[in-house]
Order: sequence, then C-alpha cells, then structure tokens
Amino acid sequence: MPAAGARHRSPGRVPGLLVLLFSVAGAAVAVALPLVLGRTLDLLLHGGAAGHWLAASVALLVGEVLLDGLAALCTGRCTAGWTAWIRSRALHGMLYAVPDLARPLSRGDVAARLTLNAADAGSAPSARASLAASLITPAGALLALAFVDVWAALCVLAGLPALALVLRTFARDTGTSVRAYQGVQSEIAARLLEALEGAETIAAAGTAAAERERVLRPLADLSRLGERMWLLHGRALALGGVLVPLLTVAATAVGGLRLAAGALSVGGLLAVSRYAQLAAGFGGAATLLGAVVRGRSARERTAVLEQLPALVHGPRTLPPGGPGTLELRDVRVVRGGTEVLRVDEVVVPGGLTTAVVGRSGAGKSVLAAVAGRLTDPDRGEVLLDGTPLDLLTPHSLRTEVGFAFARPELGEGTVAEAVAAGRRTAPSHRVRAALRTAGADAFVRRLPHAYDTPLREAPLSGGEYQRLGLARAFAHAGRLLVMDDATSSLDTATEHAVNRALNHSLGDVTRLVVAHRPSVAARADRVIWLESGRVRAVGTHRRLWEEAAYREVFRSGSSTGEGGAGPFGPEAQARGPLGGEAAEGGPGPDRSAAPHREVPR
Ligand SMILES: Nc1ncnc2c1ncn2[C@@H]1O[C@H](COP(=O)(O)OP(=O)(O)OP(=O)(O)O)[C@@H](O)[C@H]1O
Repeated sequence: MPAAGARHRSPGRVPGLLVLLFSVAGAAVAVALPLVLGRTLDLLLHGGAAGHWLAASVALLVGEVLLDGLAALCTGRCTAGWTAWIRSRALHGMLYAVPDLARPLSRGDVAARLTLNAADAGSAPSARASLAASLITPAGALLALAFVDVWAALCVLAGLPALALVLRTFARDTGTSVRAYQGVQSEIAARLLEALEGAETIAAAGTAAAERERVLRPLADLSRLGERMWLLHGRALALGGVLVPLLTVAATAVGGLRLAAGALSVGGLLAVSRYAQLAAGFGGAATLLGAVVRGRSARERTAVLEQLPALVHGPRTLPPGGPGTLELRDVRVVRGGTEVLRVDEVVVPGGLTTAVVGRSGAGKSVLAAVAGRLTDPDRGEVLLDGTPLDLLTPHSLRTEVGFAFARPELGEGTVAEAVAAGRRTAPSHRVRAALRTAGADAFVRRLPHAYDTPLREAPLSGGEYQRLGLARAFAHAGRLLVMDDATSSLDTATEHAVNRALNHSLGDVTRLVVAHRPSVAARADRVIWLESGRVRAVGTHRRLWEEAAYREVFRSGSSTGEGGAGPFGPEAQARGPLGGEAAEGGPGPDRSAAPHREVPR
C-alpha cells in the first residue's frame, strides 16, 4: 500500500503566501481608499479637476472587491490543501501504528480527530496569513492617519494598548476552553459509536433510555464550554465595540477641531474618521485569532495520531523453502505497567499446528500478535526460520506471515476483491481455492452476483463473514499462519470441515491457532497452555488433558460456547480429551515431541 502521506504532498508555503499577498494588497487598497476618496471629495467640493482622482477611487473600489474575492478563493484552497494533508498524515499514522498501542484511542475519538480537528487544523494556516494581513491594515491606517493629521493619529495610538490587551486576554482564555471543548466533542463521538456498535445489546437489554443519557451526558460540559467560548468572544468584541467607536469619535473630534482651526480640509476629516476606524480595526482580528487558537489546539490532537508508534522494519528476507519454525526467546510484553506476557523459550515447529489455550485474559492474543509481529515484545526475540521478525522487510514479513481474526475487516469491494486483497493481489484461481478451503464457496456462489457481489450488498451471517476472512488469509498463506479465534463463529462441524480442508491444501504451513474449543486443541499437534501471561506447559492436548487444571480451562467459560454443560461438560469429559466432535475426526497421530513443561507451577 502506498504511504498515504505520499499521496498528499504538503501544500507548502505558497497557498498561505498567496492568502497573505492578496489580503495585504486588499489591506493596502483599503488604506489608500479613504485618502483618495477624501482628496476626490475636496476637489469636487472646490470645483477642481477631479477626473483622475475619481478614476483612481473607482479603480481602488473595484480592486478591493477583486482582491477580497481572490483572498477568499486562496483561503479555500489553502484550507482544503492543509486539511487533506493533515488528515492524510493522521490517517497514515493511524494505519501504520502498532495496533496494540493504538487501542487506547477509541474509534469515536479517532473519528473526531480525523474529521472535526483536521478541518480546524487545516484552516489555521490561512487564518494565520489573514491575521498577519489584518494587522497590516491598522498599522497602515495609522501611518496614513499620521500623514493626514498627526494629532488625530496620536489620539488613536493612545488607545491601541488597551485594544492589544483585550486581544491578548482573549487568545489566552479561549485557548484553554477550546482544548477542553474539543476533548468533550471526542468523548461524545466515542460514546455514540460505542452505542451504535452495541445497538443490538442495547435493544435486547431495553437500555436505550439509559444509553441515550450516557451518550449525551457530556453535552452539558460541551454546552458550558461552548457558552464560555462565545462569552469570551463576545466580551472581546464588546470591549472592542466600546473602544473602537470611542477612539473613532475621539480622533474625529480632534479632526473637527483641526478643521475648525483651518488645519484640515473636509476631505481630510473624512479620511481621519475612516482611518481611525481602520487603525482600531478589531473585530476581524479577534475572529481570526480565535481560528488560529482553535487550529493550533486541533493540530495537537491530530499530531497524536501521526505520532503513534509504528513498527520499524529491517532489510532482510527469509531464505526460500524454510519449514516455518517459530521461536520465542525471553519474550516480555508489558501493557499499562503490567507484564501481560512472559515466554522464556518456546519453539513452534514448522509445518505443524500449534494451539494456544488459556483462560480469558491469559495472553493468547498478545502471544499471537507477537508471533506474527503485529506488535513487538518489550524484550526478547521472535524468530522465523532463524531470522528475527523485526529484521524482515515489510513485504517479506507480510507475505510470509498471515493472520486470520475473529472479526475480520474486509473493506468495501466485491467478495473476490476482498479475498484477493493483500500485499500481492491473489489470482482468481487462488481466491476460489481459498474460498473452498474456508468452506465459503457454496454460500458465495448463492449471492446475487456470486464472487462479484459487493460486500455491502452481501447478506452475510457472522460465520460467513468470518469464513471470508479465513479465505483471505488462506489465499495469501506464506510459511506461518496465525489464527486468533478465527473460527469462533463457526459451528463445530463447519469448523472441523475447514480444518480438514486446511490440512489438505495448506499442510506444510505452520499454524498457530488461538483456541477456545477443546476440539481445536485436540486436533492440534501440540498445545501452548498459557496462564496469567505465562507458559504453564507445552505438550499434546491428550497429555495435558490428564491435568485437572487444564481441563478446567475449557470448563471455566474461557472456552466460549463449550464450558459447563456444553459438549465439553461433565458428560463430554467422560468421553475423553477429544470430545464428541473431535473424536469424530480422530486425534491423528501424536506428531509432537513429549510435553515440555516451561514454567513450573
Ligand atoms: N493494549 C493493551 N493495553 C493494556 N492491556 C492490554 C493490552 N492488550 C492486552 N492487554 C491485557 O493483556 C491481557 C491478555 O490479553 P489477551 O487479549 O491476550 O487475552 P486473551 O487470552 O486473548 O483473552 P480472551 O480469550 O478473552 O480473548 C489482558 O489482561 C488484557 O487486558
């Protein structure tokens, strides 16, 4: 997949400079206009030749409109360019992050950062350029005012520190509120998405009203913070609204006195009044300053996604024809300050199936993630055919190590495209073979357009969707296939059929299978038994079954669907380690070495 960042190059400085250029030109025209209009008025009043001045006035008026339009156009382009770039970088950071480390960010929070925050951050560069330009207008107006009448200019100058103070206070206070406001927005988005994902549970439990209350609970904070932001903005505008007219009136009064004293013309008085207004020009600056502050805070939030830790890859590839032997040496994984996995030494033999079992939370998924390098251990090494996984190129890693999950994410294309998608697009014959192996071919052919049915239009059950995920993993199988609960939605008969087909078509691929069902463990060549993040024992299911604590793993509820009175309840136990369903398939020869107890109890 090409880097998302590569598709959107940084807009660079040009769009912002164009905004600045047109805004400054517009400001210059705005500054020149009163002077020219005043002169024109004087000439017209005194019957002078005002032709050129009149033409200049018209040209300046037209120019002002044009420059305003150009500045608005460039602002739009600048904002769109920066928003796309920021969003793209954040998305790239998110997609390339170590999934395990990105997990603390909820989906709603990520969605808010990628949409609302990226848009606010994207509008900041143009707001900054406009803000710079908006400060030029008062500065130029003050100079022009001094040129028309220095006393009136001094009068405005005396009031400017008060205006600057109002702006500074506004920027400081609004920054704090904006950060809190954006945080609450994310919180609401997160709760909303959680509610959508759990819609069935909510409906079944009849907790819609409570859920609504939960989703909307932060709304009170949002409203309070929003009000505060408006209040700050309003207060700044109100203060400005008092100060600016005061300054304008004071400067105009000074101009009037100067007119009475014969030191200023009528046109000069018009210019003084207009320049005093421009010099104290405030409303625009406060709004732009608000946008800059909001953009800065939003950028910090999108940068969190950009800076999520990603895997670093090496330059090596695997020698061809290896057996697919996986070794974990001295592996430690720490999450939230707790060691969630500790494996001193485990070898997963090439070409065989190894099941990983343990109670819920024992560390099975963490081990699977480390084994297939979805995440790196905090300490230790994981080697595939003698090569540390972190030395492999991304291509080598992802073509040699495949994954299948309980809840696969297959995108929006057709069924065939979804299964074919991978580092290399799988050819159609392989896609069909993989669908057959996954037990998906029959139902796929019954879909409205068979293999070409868009997934969005495919009425699939959870188990069917899961089989498509399996098919994708099979179609791209390299030398190691990690299956993390990837058959959990299949009934045992279908799951058994899939396993048989898998043995037949991918017999030489090393398989590491996170298993909740005893029947899956029974069919594996060997079992890694985890307990509280540690390897309690490694051996065959038959051998481990002799231990009551091992049998307990499958009764305790960790083995979903088969605990207690299920097929692996007391009655099934009486039948032995394979259970009824496994017994039907037979245990097969015990191909693994004698059980190797790793961590003594
Ligand atoms: N990113 C993480 N941050 C904090 N804790 C984590 C993280 N990932 C896993 N853990 C913790 O590590 C432990 C092992 O998790 P893991 O998902 O591997 O369990 P599991 O054996 O697969 O459980 P289950 O059978 O319920 O899926 C759990 O206590 C889990 O809360």
